[in-house]
Amino acid sequence: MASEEKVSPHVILFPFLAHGHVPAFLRLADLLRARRPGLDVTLVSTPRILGSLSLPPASPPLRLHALPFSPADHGLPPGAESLADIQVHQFITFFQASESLRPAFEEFLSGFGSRSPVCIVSDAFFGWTADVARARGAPHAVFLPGGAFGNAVFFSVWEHLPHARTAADEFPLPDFPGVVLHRTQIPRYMLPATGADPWTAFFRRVIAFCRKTDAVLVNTVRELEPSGLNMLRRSLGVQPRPIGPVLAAPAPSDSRDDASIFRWLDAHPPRSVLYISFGSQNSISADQMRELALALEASGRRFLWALRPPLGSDAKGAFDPEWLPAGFEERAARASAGLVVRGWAPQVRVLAHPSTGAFLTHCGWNSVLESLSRGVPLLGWPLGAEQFFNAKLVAEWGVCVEVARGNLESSAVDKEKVAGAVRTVMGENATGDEMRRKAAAIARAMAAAWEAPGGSAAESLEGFLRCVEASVRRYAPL
Ligand SMILES: O=c1ccn([C@@H]2O[C@H](COP(=O)(O)OP(=O)(O)O[C@H]3O[C@H](CO)[C@@H](O)[C@H](O)[C@H]3O)[C@@H](O)[C@H]2O)c(=O)[nH]1
Repeated sequence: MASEEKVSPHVILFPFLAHGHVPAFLRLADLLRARRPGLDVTLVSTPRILGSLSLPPASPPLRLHALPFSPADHGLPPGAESLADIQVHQFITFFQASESLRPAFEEFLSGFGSRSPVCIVSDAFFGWTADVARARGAPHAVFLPGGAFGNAVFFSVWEHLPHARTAADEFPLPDFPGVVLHRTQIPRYMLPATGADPWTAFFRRVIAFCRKTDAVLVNTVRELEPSGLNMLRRSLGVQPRPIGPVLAAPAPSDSRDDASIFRWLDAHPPRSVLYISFGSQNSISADQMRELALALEASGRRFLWALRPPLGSDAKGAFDPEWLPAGFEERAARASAGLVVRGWAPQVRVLAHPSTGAFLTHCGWNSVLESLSRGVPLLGWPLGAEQFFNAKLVAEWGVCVEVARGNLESSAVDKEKVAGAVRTVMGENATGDEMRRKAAAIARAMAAAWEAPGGSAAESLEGFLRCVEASVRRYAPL
């Protein structure tokens, strides 16, 4: 290179093919470019995912690079380029299929030539990019869109199989004995895992790659998760850099459906609406949906429910009236007691609306951060992945009441328990007041993390950028 001082990295961001991951990487692109104007950043994904992004005008525009992906070659539905497009039982096939992107990713990188300074920031699920980076002598980082405690526990649970033989309902984690889990907090695909199954093989590869990377960025706040960060450091052998909250930008508000949602919210008093969503890729069963509907009626509280098709039904299929109790939507509409949104809701803006008083969530980490950053307390109903551990954490923070667990038919939902919890969290009572007070304090801590100077997220990201700049100056292509 002509002048070492002039070298600046070209950062490649490679999120996993899922809605819970792509927006956080997009936001990371904004944060990087805001700190280093003119920095080249390329977001790599599949054609359909890139085509679905609505990017605000920016100068220079964010670069996008599409990798060809053919889900049908792996026995997946044609066009299924995101976890949101498939059923939970197909996830493992999708994870394995995602590894077929490697040759196209390598070819993309080879297009940079032998002397371009490139830093790769990948999703943990694309941890194999650590090997690709190493082969080029380029720095590599993993960005975890989830939290520190949730990820550390998730990794530990994969490393201490099998759980099918765990005799006690409760058991401590061997590497973190202070963390005690209940069998119902083990995701259903993990319970039968032995170590020789494809799920375990995939996630153990993920963990091994996370131990090879140069840096781990995590979507959490240093002041909120000191012990989770410590656990993650012990698990991965590198000091994770907390750069959160990395919050998805609100989606553009151009749809007529969205306008009617906000008109409806505008018509109700502050903090009077319970928002309900189970994220972008999970669902509860039809039986559980009906029970939840009855619980909402019994609670007497107003609700806005982003309703995805139930577990096991075709995610793209038509809405089936059997999913809800007879007359439920009509009764809710007549009394202005509730609104069912069939499909996607503008969640970030719903949570920011003053009428929203609480969020019944599966505890996906984006949902947790989006809610608490607005001071909105939670009702937890974790369904899979690390959601059970996120729910445990936020319950310990005093901002979540867990009302149910799991999405199997056998995971019973107690209508009275759900209704009672909704009344408590949304009510003018000591518990509800305390939860709102704690959620507001967390919102302030999240805002402070990005407030310059000295905000912990801003400081962590700056430290990361300096390390990347130092390593690309030493960049020695093979
Ligand atoms: O109707 C909807 C439903 C979801 N969302 C958005 O979709 C995202 C959902 O993300 P999250 O709450 O994290 O849930 P998942 O989509 O389930 O996320 C996956 O990725 C997360 C981050 O790694 C993990 O914490 C979860 O366990 C994993 O399932 C959020 O930004 C929501 O705002 C909407 O805008 N509208």
